[in-house]
Formats: sequence, C-alpha cells, structure tokens
Amino acid sequence: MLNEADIGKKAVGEEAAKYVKSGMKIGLGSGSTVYWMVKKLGELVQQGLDVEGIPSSNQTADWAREFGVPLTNFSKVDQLDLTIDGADEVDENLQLIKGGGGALFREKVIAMAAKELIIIVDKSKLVKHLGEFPLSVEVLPFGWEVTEKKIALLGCQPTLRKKDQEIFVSDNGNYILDCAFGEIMDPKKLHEQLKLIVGVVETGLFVDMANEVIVGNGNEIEVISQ
Ligand SMILES: O=C(CO)[C@H](O)[C@H](O)COP(=O)(O)O
Repeated sequence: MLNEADIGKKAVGEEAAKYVKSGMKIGLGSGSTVYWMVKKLGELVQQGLDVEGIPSSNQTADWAREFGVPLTNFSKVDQLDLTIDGADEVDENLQLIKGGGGALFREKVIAMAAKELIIIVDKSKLVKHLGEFPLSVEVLPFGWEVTEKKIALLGCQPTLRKKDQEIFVSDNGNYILDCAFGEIMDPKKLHEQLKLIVGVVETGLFVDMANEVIVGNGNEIEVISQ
C-alpha cells in the first residue's frame, strides 16, 4: 500500500517520463521518486522509445538494468538532453537541497551536463527557505575530522553519516557530513564558502540549476517553471 507521499512520488515519476523523447540522452537521478520514473521509462522503451541514460548512482543503474533502460557513460556522451532527479527540499526560487541518498556528486554532474533539469517531488518537499533538511556535504575520507571542524565554523553541527552502525561510504568512496545549518538564506554564498574548504568534494546545494519542478499532491500534479 502506497502512502500519500508515495502516491505523489509515483505520479510525478511517471509524469516526468513523458518528457523523454526518442533519441534523447537522459541523466537519471537517484531516490525513491526517480525509481518510478525509471520504471515508466522501461515500459516506454519496451514500446519502442529509443533512449540512453547515465545513472547517478549504482542503485539507479541497477533499476535501469532491471527495467530495461539502456545505459551509456560520459566517454560516449558530451551533453545530456535532459536530467530528471528528485530533491530533499525545493524553495520558492527553485533552489534545492539534494543528497539525502548520498548521490549528490554524481547527481550534480548529470545536472550540470544537461540542457534541462527537471526535478520531481511530492509536495512535502516544498519549503519557504532551505535548511530544515540537513545539508549533505560529500567529503574526502582523509582528514575528514579537520574538514568537519572547518565546516562547523560556518555555523552548523555536522554529523558523519552512518548506515547500520558503519560509516556511510558514497559510490565515489567518500564520506557524507549532514550539516544542520537551520534556515539557509543565501544558498549560493553558503555553497561557495563550503567549496573553498579543502576536503569538500561537493555540496547538496543545487543553486540556479532546476528549470522545472513537477510536484505531486497525491495524484494531482503541478508544474512550477523558472
Ligand atoms: O538527492 C537525492 C539522493 O542523493 C534524492 O533525489 C533525494 O534524496 C530525494 O529522494 P526521494 O525521491 O527518495 O525522496
């Protein structure tokens, strides 16, 4: 049985697949909302849609293989036509926090490489200001303790992400610090400050990147554009 949020995720995931046209190279995001998009894409491929995707996580790659979505990589593709991804928070200016699943680095690469970025969320992800969801920051394992202290000086309490009592390791072999900054009034500035810290690989702030956000409220869908 799907709960209210899951119904919204399924609705927007399936809706987003309609934006994919034959011949396109697609960036495939990560997370439970993207799952529905990849599943739908698999059905469309069965019906003759000619598309290739670059996955942003090992999990998404597994789903693509399961549902029959052909995969490619950046040695063969310079630019993606479209990237479709989820988010943890979306503010009124379509700025995003991503990285709840720890795939933020590859998600940012496929977002940057695409002509268009469509974000798919259920309505619980819409916020006035970013920051209630702790910001994910991917850091190199070497000296992560020092990196953590530098990040804390920017005004948060970072927590090293763990899974099943073990340190969570990203698909890139790095660690994730979940940084509770509270309300983030200037996402661009915070992102830039974080990126200046040696050891920070990438932040989950996606600033001025989303072109369109598809929001699911149960089965009702709303599209918000820049
Ligand atoms: O950024 C992400 C993973 O790194 C996801 O897109 C984000 O966490 C949303 O996930 P879900 O669709 O499961 O709510």
